[in-house]
Amino acid sequence: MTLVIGLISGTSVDGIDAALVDITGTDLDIKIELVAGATYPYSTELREQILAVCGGAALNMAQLAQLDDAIAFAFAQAAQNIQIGQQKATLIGSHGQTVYHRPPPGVGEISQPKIGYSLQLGRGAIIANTTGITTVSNFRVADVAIGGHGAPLVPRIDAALLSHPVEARCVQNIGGIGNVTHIPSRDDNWLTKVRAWDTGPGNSLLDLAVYHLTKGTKTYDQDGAWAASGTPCHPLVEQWLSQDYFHTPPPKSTGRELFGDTYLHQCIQDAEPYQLSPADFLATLTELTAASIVHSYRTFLPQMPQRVLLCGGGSRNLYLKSRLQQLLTSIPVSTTDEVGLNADFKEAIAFAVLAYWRQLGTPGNLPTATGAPQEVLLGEIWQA
Ligand SMILES: Nc1ncnc2c1ncn2[C@@H]1O[C@H](COP(=O)(O)OP(=O)(O)OP(=O)(O)O)[C@@H](O)[C@H]1O
Ligand SMILES: CC(=O)N[C@H]1[C@@H]2OC[C@@H](O2)[C@@H](O)[C@@H]1O[C@H](C)C(=O)O
Repeated sequence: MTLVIGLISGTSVDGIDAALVDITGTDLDIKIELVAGATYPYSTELREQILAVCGGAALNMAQLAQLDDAIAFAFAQAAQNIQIGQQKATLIGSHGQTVYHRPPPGVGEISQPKIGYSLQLGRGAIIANTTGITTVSNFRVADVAIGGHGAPLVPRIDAALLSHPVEARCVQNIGGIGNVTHIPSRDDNWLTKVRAWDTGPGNSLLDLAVYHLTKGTKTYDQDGAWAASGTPCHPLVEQWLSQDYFHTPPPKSTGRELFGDTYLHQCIQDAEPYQLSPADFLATLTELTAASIVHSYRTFLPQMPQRVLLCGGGSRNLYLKSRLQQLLTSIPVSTTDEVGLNADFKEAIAFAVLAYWRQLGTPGNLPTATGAPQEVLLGEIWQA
């Protein structure tokens, strides 16, 4: 048994998810128990600074160092807080905060440079030194260096924790960005048949639209209630679905660099001729998230799954969930909670597992998911 802390702040930049996890076993034969999970929101100032940088705001080197420090200390504090009243952890896996993600060029795409780049701030050395706990961080760079996307990395953990003997499943994360892991039933060579990719926008456009429509007084559409009071404009959804990303075959990854502020402003312009109410506009953006997910299954999966398991904050958006269920017709849509894996802390749990695997010398990437030519050890180890 090893008690490990997993830490991540995702593309929604809503705060640091921390999971204290008891892990036993090796490789795919692991068992996990979530001992504690909590989200520690960023200060408004730090969140706005991160969002500005993700949106392309320029930083000089001193400002970059200061931002990296602020994130690292916030992550270290989250690690301290999650242990209050608990047995002490012996290992931390910290994803940090993605502030820039550039996928490698696709097949046939002529582009310089030839490899990707993925930058997460909140350096592990500070977390290890502040907490006194060995910390693994910088998980994406090894996969990127050999030509992979460095994302998504959770699929190997999804495969370990959520595969089923006879049921093919899609595990659909709906964070700021959406990503899917398709896990075939556990027949011969099932692991090599796992497929995964970023499906496109999760909540990123919705959150930005709510912020814009409420002049900053709200940051998300709670339970999808606002969107549920509107009607999606289907011609607009069709128009948006013609965007290149949705037609690019996997492996593929994306981020706020594409589905961020500029994208939303284009959506607002595209919607002008339709004179949509705010509720209709939100319903239409929600439909884009749902339709892009289902479109990608129908286009890129060898077969449709028998069940879809949602996780991430978007799984709490009841309107989005009902739209997904409608579009998937008879395929049942539930959440990972219903099969025993916490849907809010699955990503934080995944980085605890990745750190655990790193210490054991077990690779963390799935080449079919990231497009890397081989499995690699993920993460740099910072001894306390
Ligand atoms: N009750 C709710 N109703 C509607 N939306 C919700 C609810 N709870 C959370 N969300 C949405 O989920 C988002 C946060 O999701 P999550 O924490 O999974 O994202 P993330 O981990 O930052 O992103 P990513 O997985 O892309 O890295 C919020 O910004 C909000 O849009
Ligand atoms: C570069 C980056 O941070 N990507 C995130 C983002 O958020 C969701 C999706 O895009 C996924 O590819 C990834 O995160 C999860 C944790 C992953 O690597 O599996």
